[in-house]
Amino acid sequence: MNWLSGFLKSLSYAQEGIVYTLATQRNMQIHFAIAFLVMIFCLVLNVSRLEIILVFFAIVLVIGAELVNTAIESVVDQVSGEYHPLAKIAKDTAAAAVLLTALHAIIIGLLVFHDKIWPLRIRSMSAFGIEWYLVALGPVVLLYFILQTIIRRKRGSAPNRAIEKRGVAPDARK
Ligand SMILES: Nc1ncnc2c1ncn2[C@@H]1O[C@H](COP(=O)(O)OP(=O)(O)OP(=O)(O)O)[C@@H](O)[C@H]1O
Repeated sequence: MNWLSGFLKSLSYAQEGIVYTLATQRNMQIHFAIAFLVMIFCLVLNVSRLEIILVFFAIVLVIGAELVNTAIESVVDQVSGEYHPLAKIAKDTAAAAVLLTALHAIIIGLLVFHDKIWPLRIRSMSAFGIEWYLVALGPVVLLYFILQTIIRRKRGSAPNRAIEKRGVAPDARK
């Protein structure tokens, strides 16, 4: 039971990280919007299992890189409140990693979808294999985190990076 509650706690911390990034980082909001759209394309268009794997790999890479970038930005802001060349290197390099994954995702997206959007190639009813149901989980997961972020914002408990940067904890915000 201890093991289970520890596991659930670490899941909830990970969820906090995603909600925080989604609430505070404009780029993450853009990644989520594009990922949602692309997942709908995967559901509707005639996309093969291998293409789905490539597309989902690209999405996870971008979102993962944005999470790590946010983690690095936060640590840098905490450690070095003032301008420092090393802080600049850390932030610029982390941002470059996100850019690289985003370029990779654009290339994958173009290669996979360019001949399916025009002329429109809709998935045939016989092509609803197991991967279709797995892909359908994607938008559900994204919507879950979007809803969590909206609910926290409404409650006034969503983190605010601008305020944090000025050194006020999110909970102190009223
Ligand atoms: N402490 C610092 N020392 C040196 N350069 C910094 C420092 N903080 C930020 N920078 C420079 O400013 C750029 C933008 O930093 P910032 O923290 O605003 O990133 P951001 O991507 O806009 O993040 P956020 O979304 O949190 O505003 C960095 O990539 C870096 O070049």
